[in-house]
Amino acid sequence: MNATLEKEIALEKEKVFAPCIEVNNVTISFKTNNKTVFTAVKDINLKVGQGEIVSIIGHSGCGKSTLMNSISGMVTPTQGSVTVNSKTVKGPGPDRGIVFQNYSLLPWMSVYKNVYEAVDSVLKNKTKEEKHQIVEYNLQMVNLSQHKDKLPSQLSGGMKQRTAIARAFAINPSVLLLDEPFGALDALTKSSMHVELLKIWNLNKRQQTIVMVTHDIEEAIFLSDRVVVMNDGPEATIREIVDINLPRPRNKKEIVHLPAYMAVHDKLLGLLVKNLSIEDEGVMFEK
Ligand SMILES: Nc1ncnc2c1ncn2[C@@H]1O[C@H](COP(=O)(O)OP(=O)(O)OP(=O)(O)O)[C@@H](O)[C@H]1O
Repeated sequence: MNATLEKEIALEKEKVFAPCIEVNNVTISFKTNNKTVFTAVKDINLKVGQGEIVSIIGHSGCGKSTLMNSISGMVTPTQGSVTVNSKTVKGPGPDRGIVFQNYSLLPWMSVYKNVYEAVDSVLKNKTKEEKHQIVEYNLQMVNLSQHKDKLPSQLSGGMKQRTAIARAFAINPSVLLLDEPFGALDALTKSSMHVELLKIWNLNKRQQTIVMVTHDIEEAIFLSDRVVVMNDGPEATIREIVDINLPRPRNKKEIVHLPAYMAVHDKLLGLLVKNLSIEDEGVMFEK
């Protein structure tokens, strides 16, 4: 590794963030139909700094979205509390932009209107023309300008997802909460959305705090400062928080060859996947 790169990696390690999100001893239980109580996550403590990008990964059903929803305010902790910029979260708010797995678009509104309505309700002091420009810019960014008059029912899964992304980006919140935001996208679109996300983050002088749920280890490494690995539920806890000390700006093609990338990739894979090899023993092959 060359000296400059070593220096950049060392600087990444020293980065200090001012606190933004604090999840304090959070336990979340749900009453199920037969009235039994199911505890999804237990005693979670997590601090996310302002301008930090943190990904949450873990097996399906371990409680990633539940934890995320306690930050968005959609779920109230059974025990513990969540604060965002020192204020206790009591419900959703315009300081937090959310992209859900299921898009959550208003079905009776066009793509343009879905984004415009969000901008209109949050950026109240902008003029109509300014709001229009913001919507147009964000639709262009996600490559949907040509489809802006379509209704959600007339869109593919990936297009719905891109509309939801444009809507969240357009209101430019101080905290972006992304729940598998790129899951429905093809590899090429996904890659360009990663770049767009980091571009927006850079435009905001890296002051926007981003928490993202993902199943994709490469995505988590490319985007994040830290990756939170969760244990399986019920009563899921945080297994480990892994630092991603890779220099920014990151180039997808280049970072994969860095020893630091390979080491962190191996580490995350090891934490998530128990069996890394496929045993051939006892398998019959036709000749
Ligand atoms: N409203 C609810 N009522 C009852 N149980 C719930 C509720 N919401 C979530 N759960 C349960 O909590 C657990 C965690 O769910 P959650 O959606 O947070 O998992 P996840 O890690 O995001 O999963 P995936 O990766 O598959 O999206 C699951 O067992 C789920 O069934």
